[in-house]
Amino acid sequence: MDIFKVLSRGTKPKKPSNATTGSSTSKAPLLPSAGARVNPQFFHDDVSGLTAARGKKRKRRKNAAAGADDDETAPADDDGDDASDIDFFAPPKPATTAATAPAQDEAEDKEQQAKKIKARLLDEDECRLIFKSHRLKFTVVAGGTAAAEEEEEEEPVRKKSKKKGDGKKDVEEGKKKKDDKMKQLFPQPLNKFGELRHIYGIAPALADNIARQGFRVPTEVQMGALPLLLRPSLALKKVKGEVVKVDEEQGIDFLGVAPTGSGKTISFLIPAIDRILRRRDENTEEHVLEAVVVAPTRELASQIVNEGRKLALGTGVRVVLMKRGITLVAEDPEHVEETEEADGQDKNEDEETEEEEDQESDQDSDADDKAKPRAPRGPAHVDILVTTPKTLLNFLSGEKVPSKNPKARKALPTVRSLILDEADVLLDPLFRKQTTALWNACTNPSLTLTCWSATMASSIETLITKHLSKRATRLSLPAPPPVLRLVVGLKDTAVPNVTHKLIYAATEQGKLLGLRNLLHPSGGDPSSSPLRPPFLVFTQTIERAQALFSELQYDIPASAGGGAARLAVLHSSLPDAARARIMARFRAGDVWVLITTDVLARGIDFAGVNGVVNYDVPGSAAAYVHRAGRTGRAGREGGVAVTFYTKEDIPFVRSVANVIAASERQAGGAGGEEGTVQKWLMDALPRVAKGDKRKLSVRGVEARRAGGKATIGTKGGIAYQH
Ligand SMILES: Nc1ncnc2c1ncn2[C@@H]1O[C@H](COP(=O)(O)OP(=O)(O)OP(=O)(O)O)[C@@H](O)[C@H]1O
Repeated sequence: MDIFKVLSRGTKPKKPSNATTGSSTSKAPLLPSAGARVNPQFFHDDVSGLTAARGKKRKRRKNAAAGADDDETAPADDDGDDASDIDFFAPPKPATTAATAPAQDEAEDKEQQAKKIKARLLDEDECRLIFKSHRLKFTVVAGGTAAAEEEEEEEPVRKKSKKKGDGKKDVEEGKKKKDDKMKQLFPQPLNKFGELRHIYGIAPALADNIARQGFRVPTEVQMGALPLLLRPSLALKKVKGEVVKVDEEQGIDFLGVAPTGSGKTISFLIPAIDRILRRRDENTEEHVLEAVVVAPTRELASQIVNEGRKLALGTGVRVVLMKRGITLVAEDPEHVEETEEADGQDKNEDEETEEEEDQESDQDSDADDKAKPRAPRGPAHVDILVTTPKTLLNFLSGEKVPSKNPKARKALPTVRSLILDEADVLLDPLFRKQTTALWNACTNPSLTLTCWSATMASSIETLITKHLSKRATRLSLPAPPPVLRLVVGLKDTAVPNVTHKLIYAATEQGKLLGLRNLLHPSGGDPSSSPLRPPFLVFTQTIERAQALFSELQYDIPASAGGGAARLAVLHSSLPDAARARIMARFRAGDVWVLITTDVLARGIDFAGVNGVVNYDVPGSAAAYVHRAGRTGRAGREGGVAVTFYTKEDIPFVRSVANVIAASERQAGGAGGEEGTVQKWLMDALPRVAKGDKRKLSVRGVEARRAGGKATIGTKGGIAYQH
């Protein structure tokens, strides 16, 4: 019996999950997400006036860009205004022209070039329409008093006014909307990758590397972030009214919140490489550590290094993964004056210690530290360093005997760009002390901070703005300019291009039965499963991942390769080399089912993952978003996220159900009564107090942490799907 079909009974066939692509899923509702990439953009709403504005732009360009007809560098389809147009990179101008031109010609060329660029910029209204169509929202996070703080305060006000029923709610909401509107910015969007070269002037080698990777259409986050991060004053040129003052050299502090798999990585790597190339003296081969990218896990850090190296090919920019034994050029300790302890962020340090240790062991283990000591080497040649917080902090604190005294840490005065990937987790109590310590070690007055994630709590935004102000005071710098925030999508965090399934499995045994039926629905080859391999299975703890791995060893028949070949488990207690081997086997398609913990929940990009199984329910809405977001990446269709829950998990389910409903709404589906989570279920699910939520997110289901329920076994069971 195909239990999955039984579980699926009554579930209406899904509409194509990515409303933007228009491709049909009617023949095979669960297409492998490894299929052809259709369009990496999530949103393409029909906004009235957009076509007219585009027509206007075309006309304006013809008139305005008198010199444009002699622009041999312009893409052939430059007048085609649809962002989804194929974008061919035009060949750069022959080098000989520039090399042999006399100085006067060069100056004229520059002037002509500036005119042409200006003619290509869109009016603010045109930008507004494009932003609306792609659901991009830029806001200024007011310096010091972050908009986030307002948001945080808004909730109690709303509740209070509801109780009183005095209409205050509407007033507050109206005021908030007005404020939001006032703070919204409409800078230049990136319509085509070719504009990076022709308008924003990135180096030809960098442009070639982007083209070589086959990126044709910029994703929403790239549309919004790249112009502003590359050339802020140009991007803001057509913004009317009171504009944020930006120093082109200095750059801006920036928060980017965009769905999983939407291309945030190159959104921060391209500006980082460009900045180095612009500053670099052409005649020098010298490498100066200019940018530090921080990621929560080693797997993510090495993935970023790979991406960075592909983009930096032939540019001379060196992207390096921070490892034990690497020496960096750093300043001696007395330059780091104050640290995170002075920020008053760690009041509950004692309470958090145990939790931190628990989770830390699953994010960035010490397994590697048992490796043989390496001989000290001279300073590494690095331009962009990618690191986990702990690895870099160990170096700054003195690797042999890491000092716990913050004043004994070295500083990194040459770093001008600090990039926090998965910033919300890096600034969550789990990593906060380490991350802020690294931030404090970057003492360059021109440091810019960019933070990226698919989820960003308002408390994290507040923390960022407060820390920026405190840093400025500490280093006697002028007050920091406002942080700009880009949000892609609707207000609710969601995974819009994935099909979500929520299954009540009553007991542990029910979950196991459910998973077995995903593995081999007809008792045979897993490739006939409705959830086609490869897929990821998430558990709550390392112990449970190991237990599930053992339990499923014989579930994959020899004819399909057997458990030893097709099944693997990855967690942070494994040594680095083993982790890397498993990642490579999974990426190569040799491993079909990878059992893991939240160590792989964030940022990891396996293009061909067809699905995610939450064998243990995730601890929070954000955790669900990141786990589910391992599939359906870069606009690929057919990704499925299956979540099992038992009666112990009931307190967790509401936040997961909310994300599922929001995802279906954002994908253009009905959500609610028509969606995966029906109203009766939503009404029945308990609301959880804020404090309990925090505990749930850190600890998970308490009973599953130790004792009998930490293990996994068989014996009867039943599962129902919603
Ligand atoms: N413009 C584009 N067109 C097509 N593919 C793209 C584009 N930009 C990025 N990609 C690809 O999309 C995939 C996901 O990108 P990336 O890992 O940067 O996503 P992300 O937004 O950081 O996701 P997460 O929040 O999960 O970390 C990668 O394989 C990347 O190569």
